[in-house]
Amino acid sequence: MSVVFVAASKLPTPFATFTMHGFLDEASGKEHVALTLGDFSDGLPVLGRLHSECLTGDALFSQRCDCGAQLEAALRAIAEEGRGVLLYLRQEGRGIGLLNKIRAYELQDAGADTVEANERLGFAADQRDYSICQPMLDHLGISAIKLMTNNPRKVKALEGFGVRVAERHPLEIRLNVHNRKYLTTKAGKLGHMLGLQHQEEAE
Ligand SMILES: Nc1nc2c(ncn2[C@@H]2O[C@H](COP(=O)(O)OP(=O)(O)OP(=O)(O)O)[C@@H](O)[C@H]2O)c(=O)[nH]1
Ligand SMILES: [Zn+2]
Repeated sequence: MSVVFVAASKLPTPFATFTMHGFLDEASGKEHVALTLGDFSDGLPVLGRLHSECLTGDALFSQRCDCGAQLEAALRAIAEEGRGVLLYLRQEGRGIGLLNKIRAYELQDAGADTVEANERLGFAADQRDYSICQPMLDHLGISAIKLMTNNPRKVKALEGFGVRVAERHPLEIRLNVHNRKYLTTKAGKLGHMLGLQHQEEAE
């Protein structure tokens, strides 16, 4: 595997002061980050999140998706636990890149759902490869995770390379008028485990 550790520093945030570990994927040139809090030497499962880059949601306050809210909720949960890891993976747009994601949004503005838009552009619905996580987790000494996700593919991928998923913690974000179609498509076509019915009924 071509992912190598480069450097680590402190990263103070409103939630906690994390340690930020930088990694380089020498094959793709992509730069990935892990934020950690606490000590993992006891080998017990670590509260963790694999977060795929979403410039629009994570940094530009987009309400089209749940990414920004999930990132914040995950960092808060790790801070509350006093121990955990967030891998910030540079797989923008489920692996198709920012400009193709904007192309996909353009098709969605004209009526396509998130999966149809990817397919019309010639991509699979989800092009992410989580194998980059293995050397990062190895480097951090993490072999068991309490994973914050609604995405069954992430659980499968981790278990596929020998990381034990001891628990799955849902990370559900409220529906709004902009993200409703996106989230219901994730549940319907991408297999995400979301309790959207309850929210629809409660409204
Ligand atoms: N192609 C495409 N990518 C999108 C769209 N909306 C969001 N994304 C990307 O989807 C990814 C979301 O990743 P994650 O936050 O890891 O979430 P997830 O796979 O939905 O799973 P969870 O762990 O349950 O949140 C990011 O890379 C976003 O850039 C879209 O409409 N089209
Ligand atoms: Zn997003």
